[in-house]
Order: sequence, then C-alpha cells, then structure tokens
Amino acid sequence: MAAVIIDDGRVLACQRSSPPEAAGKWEFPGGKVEPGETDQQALVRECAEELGITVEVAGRVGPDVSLAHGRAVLRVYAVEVLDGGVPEALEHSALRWLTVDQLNSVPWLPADVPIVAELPKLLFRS
Ligand SMILES: Nc1nc2c([nH]c(=O)n2[C@H]2C[C@H](O)[C@@H](COP(=O)(O)OP(=O)(O)OP(=O)(O)O)O2)c(=O)[nH]1
Repeated sequence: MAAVIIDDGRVLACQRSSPPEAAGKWEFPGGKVEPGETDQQALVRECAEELGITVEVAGRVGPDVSLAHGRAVLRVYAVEVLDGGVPEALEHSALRWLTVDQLNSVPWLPADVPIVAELPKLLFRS
C-alpha cells in the first residue's frame, strides 16, 4: 500500500533507509495494511508516521504489482495533503519532489516501475 502525493506538478519520492537490500532505493510512502484496517486507513496512518502529514485518500494509480517475494502486492493510491502539511523524512533517508522530467532520475524499487509509468498523465493534468 503506498501513496502518490502530487503538489504543483511534482510527485513525492522517498528514499528507503532499510532493509539493507532496499536502502538507497526510492519508493512511495506507505506500508503494510494491519489487521482490521482498510487500505485508506492504512495509508492515512503510514503518511502520519512516515511524513507527519494528514492525508485524504483518492483514486487508485496503476496496477496491482506483485512483489518479488510473492507474499504481497503493491497497491497505490493518489492522496491529497490536508491542512497545508509539509512532508518531513521521519523514517526515510531523503525526500525529493520530482517533476515529470525527473521521474527516472532516481533508482526506484523494482515494483514501483509500472506505477511510475502511470505518473506522466497525472502530473500533466495537475
Ligand atoms: N511503502 C512502500 N513499500 C514498497 C514500495 N515498493 C515496494 O516494492 N515496496 C515493498 C517494500 C516492502 O517489502 C513492502 C512494504 O514494507 P514496509 O517496510 O514499507 O512496510 P511497513 O512500514 O508496514 O513495515 P513493517 O512495519 O511491517 O516492518 O513493500 C513502495 O513504493 N512503497
């Protein structure tokens, strides 16, 4: 479960700090859904924990992507930041706002590549 946050034609990319095999790679903020949570509740919780922002969850972005270990799928939603919140890297090593031209300037986690491919049309619309 992960969140695409778009502001002023740019998307928020987050650099993982762990585990070692994923550290340094870039992703969308998010995490696993806990028992009893909806997708939306999980994303609101993760965006608060990881970025210190309150969000409202909107529509799906891209396909369900199977993760390499085969035990989960990556599912991504567009979210809107509420209350003028500014994301902070509370758990990531870095945050970067990427324009459409910069989308491929960071090494994404492999599962994110099909999601990133959907972003140009969202960025051009905003
Ligand atoms: N959050 C996030 N996870 C991704 C993305 N792409 C991708 O392959 N993943 C994988 C990495 C992890 O195997 C899994 C999410 O794990 P996580 O470590 O972020 O989740 P979490 O915060 O709930 O972790 P934990 O507390 O259960 O340890 O999904 C992405 O864009 N965002």
